[in-house]
Order: sequence, then structure tokens, then C-alpha cells
Amino acid sequence: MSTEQSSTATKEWNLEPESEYRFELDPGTSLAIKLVRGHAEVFGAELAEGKQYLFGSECKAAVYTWRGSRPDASDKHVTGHPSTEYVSDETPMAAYANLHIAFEQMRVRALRTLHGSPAHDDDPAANAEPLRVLVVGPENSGKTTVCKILVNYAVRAGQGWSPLLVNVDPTEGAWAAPGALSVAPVHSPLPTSSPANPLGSAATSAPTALSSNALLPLVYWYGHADTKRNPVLVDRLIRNLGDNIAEKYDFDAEGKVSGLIVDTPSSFGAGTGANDHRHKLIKACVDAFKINVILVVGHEKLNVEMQRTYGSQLTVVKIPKSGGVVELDHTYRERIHNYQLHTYMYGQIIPPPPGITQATVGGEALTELTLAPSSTVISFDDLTIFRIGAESMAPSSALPIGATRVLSEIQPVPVDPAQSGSGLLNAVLGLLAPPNPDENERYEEEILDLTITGFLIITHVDIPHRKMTILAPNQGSLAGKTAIVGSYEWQDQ
Ligand SMILES: Nc1ncnc2c1ncn2[C@@H]1O[C@H](COP(=O)(O)OP(=O)(O)OP(=O)(O)O)[C@@H](O)[C@H]1O
Repeated sequence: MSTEQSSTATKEWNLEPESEYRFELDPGTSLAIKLVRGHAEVFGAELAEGKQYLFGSECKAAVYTWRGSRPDASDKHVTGHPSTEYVSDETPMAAYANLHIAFEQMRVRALRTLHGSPAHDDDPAANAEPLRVLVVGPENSGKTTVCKILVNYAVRAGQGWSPLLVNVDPTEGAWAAPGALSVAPVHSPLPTSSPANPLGSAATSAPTALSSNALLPLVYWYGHADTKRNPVLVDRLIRNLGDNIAEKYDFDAEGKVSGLIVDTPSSFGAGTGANDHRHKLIKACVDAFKINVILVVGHEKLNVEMQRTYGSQLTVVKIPKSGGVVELDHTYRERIHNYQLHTYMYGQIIPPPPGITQATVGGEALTELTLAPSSTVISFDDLTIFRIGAESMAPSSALPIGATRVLSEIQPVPVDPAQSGSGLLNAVLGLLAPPNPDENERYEEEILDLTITGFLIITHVDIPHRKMTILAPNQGSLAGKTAIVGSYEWQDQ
């Protein structure tokens, strides 16, 4: 394989078996990688020979090869300027592959049980429950990457599996905007090209032409980066995701055997005290998704803790952390959130390095990935906006003497855009799906349980004329709709 260190030169790298080429990109740079011959993959997604794959938006990733060099050499051309690049032959991929094999056996067993076929070689008394994995670990342990690799291996197995990938890490962005919790069935390998689209493109914001690996996620909006900010709301949304999945499984027993993998925030993996919020949220996941395997990525203390708490009811496995995982700091994460919102509105735009013309982003042609958002002026009365709980509460000291707080952490509180200090300018809003058409079925907190159909940004608020300007990926009318505001803001620059 090869990399280019000047704008015209291309570097070639020859990878030994079970080694990987790791790279990190600086802001504003891109990288094109072409597999010249052999077999290689990026976090479990195979590269096709001869195709240029583009990476951008400060992407940090690795190209791994199982079989490597001669006679079946994995040569790659790399064009662009990574700020860091090196080859490592110390990877945890063999451990991850073993895990995949064990999971594959669980899927086969579950399918066999579903069809009532007799057991063959393996233990007939073995658990035939479909696989339901929770991945936990501290910050920068590579949780999302492990989830991606395991899901990609499952869909590559050629058995027609389409596992569910559940994201309960609000900072991840996944297929929506940062602040969302979501789930999607994965039918084809998830590409890696940019942290703006860490799990590939979703069909909801991408052009319809983009169909080969677009996903249809189900999204709830939490609206904040930190799960500590409103754990009661996170708990509620986790249970909503769980209920949705259970309902889907009722109608899709074949899909159920593919299993599910849950990616969690790093706040679940590191904390202090036995009673902090993370225990409740881990428990909420275990219950909501009926977890039967917990994977602990590279953290002894957390592994012991999970063994003690859950070891008697489910399997807890510690897996190694990859030395390639990059420490992401706060400012990097903020830039990524900006990339994600920009990508949500404008599509995935990665300018290829000089000299590269026929490139693909995760296998998709470049022209198919551009979107044109619309900016619309609406009346304050068109859109009803809520904030959930705590943020909108006055401090206790401001309450009348003797009064007790009546707002709960998950009470939806209307936000009036006419109030200066409403906090709506530049705010990211989650647009809710319509409420139950049957009035009798409605309830006060229903908006907590509605999914998100899209995201909006308020780019201008004109209080005298009671109007605001909204940026949205499409031009649908907002009249009569309801949206939720959290703490994410974005400015189009
Ligand atoms: N083997 C590798 N080589 C190079 N980069 C890698 C490798 N594995 C992971 N990374 C990168 O390291 C970064 C952190 O990995 P990842 O997002 O999987 O960790 P995480 O534990 O989920 O993070 P968080 O702290 O946000 O929960 C990502 O940019 C990812 O692409």
C-alpha cells in the first residue's frame, strides 16, 4: 500500500498479515486510499480492489489485513497528508474475530431453535437466546469501533443477518445529530470515512439516490452531550428504544436472531461511587434490551464491577483495547459535532486530495452526497417548542417561600420564542413525529415518547414581527408541528 507525502506523490504500503495501517487527519485535509491487491478492511468493512476511498473531517482510522503480503499481498496507495501514520502488528483483531465466531454460533443456534431444527455438533443444552450485547468501557477505549467491527463481521458472514445497532451515546451523533439516541438494522457493512458520519449515512437526511448503505434509523432526542445532565430522561429514552425493538421483534422473529449490539457512552464506563447515575442507566439498558452479554473494553476495574453486578445472570467478557484508539479531547469532540450538523444539512463533502478524481466516500460516488438545505421564515405560532425538565426550572431559591417544586426532570415545558433569553437562537431542535391521532390515547408526557423525524436550526429570531428563520434539510411545512430544544447549538459558517 502507499501514501503520498507531497500533493503529487503517492506512498505505497505493503502490509504483513494481521497488521494495520493507522492514520490521523488534521482539519481541512483528506486522504485517499486505494487497495492495489490483496484483502483489507476498515473496521470490518472490506475495501474493494482498485477503488479510491476518501477520508476527511479529521478522521482517525486503520486499514487492517488478515492475510497481508505475498503471495496475496495487501498493497495500498495512500494519497494525502495524514498528520500521523504508521503500521502496527499489535492489534486486538484476533480477539474480536474469536468473539465474532462465538456470536455467530449464538445466531445459528437461535435460528435453529426458531425453525425447530435439531442441534448438530454443539451442546444441545446451550443457550439458544438471540445475541444481545452491551459494550461498555471508559472514554476513548474504542467502544464504537468494536461495535462497528462486530456488526460488519455479522453482515459479511453471508447468512443474511441484519443485526440492530443501538446507540445510547448522545455524543456519538450516529445516524442523526449529536444528542440523539437511536437504533437501526444494519444490512450492509458500515463504512468509515468521516467522524461526521461515524456509522455511515442515514436515509433520512441523505439523498434518495444514496441507497446502497443508507440506513433507516429510529431516533429519540435527548439533546445534551452528558448523560449526567438528565439521567431520568436518558432512562426513559432507553426504555422507549427497548419497547420499540421488542415490538419489532414480535413481527420479525428472523430479524431477532441476528441479535443486537448496544454502544454506550463513556460515562457508563467510568465513575465514582456505587450509586451514581451510570449504574441505573446500565441497568436500564440491561433490562430494556434484555442484554445477555456485556463486553468490557480494556478496563479491569469496570470488568470486576460488571462481573459482580451481572456475572450471575449474564456473560461478562473483558476484551482488549486497541493501541490504535486515539484519545479525543473536548475541542476535537466539539469540532466533530459541528461537522455532524454541517453534514446533516449539506451532505458529506470531502474534497479529494490533489490528483484524485474518481474517489468514493464509503463506496458512494462523491456527487451523490451533497444536500441543499432550505431556510424558511415561519411565524412563532407555527411551531410549538418544548424544553424537557431541569433546564427550564427556576432555581429553588427563586420559588416563593414555602413553595415546593412541581416540575419533574422530565416535564415538557413550553418555550416562548417571544421571550428574550429563550435560548432559541442557533439552537438545534428535534422535530417530533405527530402525536397519536386518537385524542383519547394522548397523555401529558407523550412528547417524551415520540420519535424524531428530523432536525432544525433556528438561525434568526425576530421578536417584533414574531417570526423566526429555520434551517432544515428539506422544505416540508412546519405548521402545527412540535419540536424539542436541548443544549446543542450550531452556527453555519
Ligand atoms: N485501530 C485503530 N487505529 C486508528 N484509529 C482508531 C483505531 N481504533 C479506533 N480508532 C479511532 O479512535 C477514536 C476513538 O475510538 P471510538 O470512537 O471507537 O472510541 P469510544 O470508546 O467509542 O469513544 P468515546 O469516548 O467517544 O465513547 C475514533 O476516532 C476511532 O476511529
